[in-house]
Parts: sequence; C-alpha cells; structure tokens
Amino acid sequence: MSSSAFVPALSGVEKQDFRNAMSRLGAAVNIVTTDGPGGRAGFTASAVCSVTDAPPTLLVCVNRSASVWPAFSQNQVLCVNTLAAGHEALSNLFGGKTPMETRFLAAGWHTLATGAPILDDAVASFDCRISRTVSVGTHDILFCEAQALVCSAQGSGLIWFDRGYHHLLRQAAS
Ligand SMILES: NC(=O)C1=CN([C@@H]2O[C@H](COP(=O)(O)OP(=O)(O)OC[C@H]3O[C@@H](n4cnc5c(N)ncnc54)[C@H](O)[C@@H]3O)[C@@H](O)[C@H]2O)C=CC1
Ligand SMILES: Cc1cc2nc3c(=O)[nH]c(=O)nc-3n(C[C@H](O)[C@H](O)[C@H](O)COP(=O)(O)O)c2cc1C
Repeated sequence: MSSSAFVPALSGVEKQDFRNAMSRLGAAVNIVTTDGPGGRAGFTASAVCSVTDAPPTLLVCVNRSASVWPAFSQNQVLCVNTLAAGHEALSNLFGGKTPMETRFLAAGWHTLATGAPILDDAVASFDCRISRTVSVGTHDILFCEAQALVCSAQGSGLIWFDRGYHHLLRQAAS
C-alpha cells in the first residue's frame, strides 16, 4: 500500500471521521429563510440538493437542535437563497449564534409567493412550500416544492470546501 494519507475505515465509521471525509465534498453555500406564524428565521446551509424537476423539488437538511428549527416547522414555507462570492460575512452571521434581527439587518430582502425572505443579491432563490419532512438521526430532511424562482445571470458562486470559503469563477466562453 502507498504511504499517502489514505485511511481506510474498516469497522464502522466514527462521527469525526465522517465529518473529515464530508469536508472534502464541496457544496454551494445558502441562506435558508422562513417567515409566518412561527416568526422570521434564517440559517446557513450547505446540505441542499436538487431532487426532481417535476414537481420542482429540492431538499434541505436542518439540525433539529438549531434555534431556527421551530420556526421552519411551524411556517412550512422557506426560501433557499444561494450565495455569491463576497457573501462570506453574511454566511458567517447566519451560521453562528447571532440574534435573528441582527442577521437580517445585514442585507436587503423582499418577498415573492410564500412570504419567506428572498435575499436581494442572491445567485438564485427558490421560494418553496415544504411538501414533506423526514427525520434521520439529528436532522430533518425538508422536501421543498418551488413556488417561485429568482435566477441571476451575474456573479460568481460561493463554495464551502475543506472548512473554508472558495470562489467559483465564471470562465469566459471558448
Ligand atoms: N449538515 C449540517 O448540519 C452542516 C453543519 N455544519 C456546521 O457548521 C459548523 C462548521 O462546519 P465545518 O467547518 O464544515 O466543520 P465540521 O468538521 O463540523 O464539518 C465537516 C463537514 O461535515 C458535515 N457535517 C458537519 N456537521 C454535521 C452534522 N451535524 N450532520 C451532518 N453533517 C455534518 C458537513 O458536510 C461539514 O462540511 C459546524 O458546527 C457544523 O456542525 C456545516 C456544514 C453542514
Ligand atoms: C458553511 C456552513 C454550512 C452549514 N450547513 C448547515 C446545514 O446544511 N444544515 C444545518 O442544520 N446547519 C448547517 N450549518 C449550521 C447552521 O448554520 C447553524 O447551526 C444555524 O445557524 C443555527 O445556529 P443557531 O442555533 O445559533 O441559530 C452550517 C453552518 C455553516 C457555517
């Protein structure tokens, strides 16, 4: 066997080893918001993925111990706002222990179909109703059906990889 850093996991997988391996999966950074009877809330999420385009559905994984969980559970609507390069400070605000009002004061917002806050300069926003929730371990998987979309032709993407931010730059067409 080579002397590289490859470490085989032969008998079960420890939580920290799982996280270390997951840190190697680059993912877009999103601020997921909600509003309604349960109040306005938002958090940073990288566990977001497309499910099917008919009906247009994506999923979001949220830790049930997060302060935002009751609001999402009660409101049953959310908006996935995909961040652009330059949104690192906003991502940190929504990913930490910051009071909810302070998080939202740091950017401009509007609403579309569901009333969930849509970030003014997101790369894309998916305004959704939660169609199904499945609990696995510590997290709820929220299946979300898009009711309205915003898609920007401008801007570079923001990626979370190896526990840090990276910019995904547009290549000039060849
Ligand atoms: N899916 C999630 O709940 C995620 C949570 N985070 C949280 O953000 C903070 C910073 O994370 P990192 O700097 O990336 O270092 P980390 O060592 O906590 O996590 C490394 C990777 O493991 C995964 N991960 C982390 N916590 C997880 C959890 N509770 N359930 C499922 N997957 C999880 C994510 O893919 C993450 O990028 C931590 O508090 C972490 O828990 C970050 C990314 C995803
Ligand atoms: C880059 C990044 C990605 C994250 N992705 C997720 C995620 O997909 N799901 C999740 O439940 N928490 C995720 N978190 C953690 C939440 O953003 C954080 O727990 C949330 O803001 C709740 O914090 P609070 O309980 O202090 O309000 C992520 C944090 C960061 C910095």
